[in-house]
Amino acid sequence: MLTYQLQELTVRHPGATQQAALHGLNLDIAQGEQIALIGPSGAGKTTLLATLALAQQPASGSLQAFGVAPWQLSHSERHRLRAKLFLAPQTPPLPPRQRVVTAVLAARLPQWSLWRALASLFKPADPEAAWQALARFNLGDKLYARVDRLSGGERQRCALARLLLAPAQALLVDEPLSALDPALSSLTLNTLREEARQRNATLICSLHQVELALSHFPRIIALRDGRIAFDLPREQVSPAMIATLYQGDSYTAPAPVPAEIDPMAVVPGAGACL
Ligand SMILES: Nc1ncnc2c1ncn2[C@@H]1O[C@H](COP(=O)(O)OP(=O)(O)OP(=O)(O)O)[C@@H](O)[C@H]1O
Repeated sequence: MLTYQLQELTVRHPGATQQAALHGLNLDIAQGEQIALIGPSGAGKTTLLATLALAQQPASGSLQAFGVAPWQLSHSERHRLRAKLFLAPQTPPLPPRQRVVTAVLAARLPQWSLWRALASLFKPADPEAAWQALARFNLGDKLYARVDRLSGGERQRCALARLLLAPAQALLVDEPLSALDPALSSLTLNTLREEARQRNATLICSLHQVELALSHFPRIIALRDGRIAFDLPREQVSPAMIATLYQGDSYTAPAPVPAEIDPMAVVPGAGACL
């Protein structure tokens, strides 16, 4: 079963009169696939994720999500279809004065009655579930912290904890690692992948960290200038393809470090306290 089928899909941002943000995309994405979206800044990764989340209407071409054409549905039918999708945006819109527990439990709002939702604002309905979701991102100790007192990386992980509580079948995640250190980056990708695997959800994650994309995701879709530069199993992605993808961009591929060499041992003075 396909989660998404795109045929000659073109997307324009409202008000952007010149170039389309995405041009003539063709993609089949099967249920349960785990995909990294890579490409230079402005390539169209966020636009593609927003389109797949049904937040952005295509200008032309065809989009099918879960076997239906969402933009031919009524507004309320499309709204119901959106419950099967979860988009974690690059900058999570978390209400600043809210506590983390309430922000995380908000993922369950679509499943709750109005009464239960209102009551949860005063007394969180299921703090244990929120704590468990946060703990999987190493953030359990912030359960009752205020959202505006979190660091950038903590806010990102708080938003991802919401994803764990939403019963979606397609998990769309936009640059989840921009404020995270290397250890938390790996933990975050492993948690997302494990969650997607357990519920057989499709996971599509945009990443600027090409090495992490290649080490964590079996399928790599590369965008450049709103077009698919390549769409391949990671084993077929070569350093030359990555270099061409980012040509003219500020990205430079790091030299590979042989696994048996400890990088701290070969850089003079590395690890010293200054
Ligand atoms: N709201 C908007 N209105 C008009 N044009 C937009 C809007 N958002 C994005 N664009 C344009 O659409 C193109 C694709 O942008 P998009 O944000 O999808 O790229 P991206 O690959 O996610 O970039 P980044 O890695 O910097 O987040 C860019 O040319 C961008 O300038």
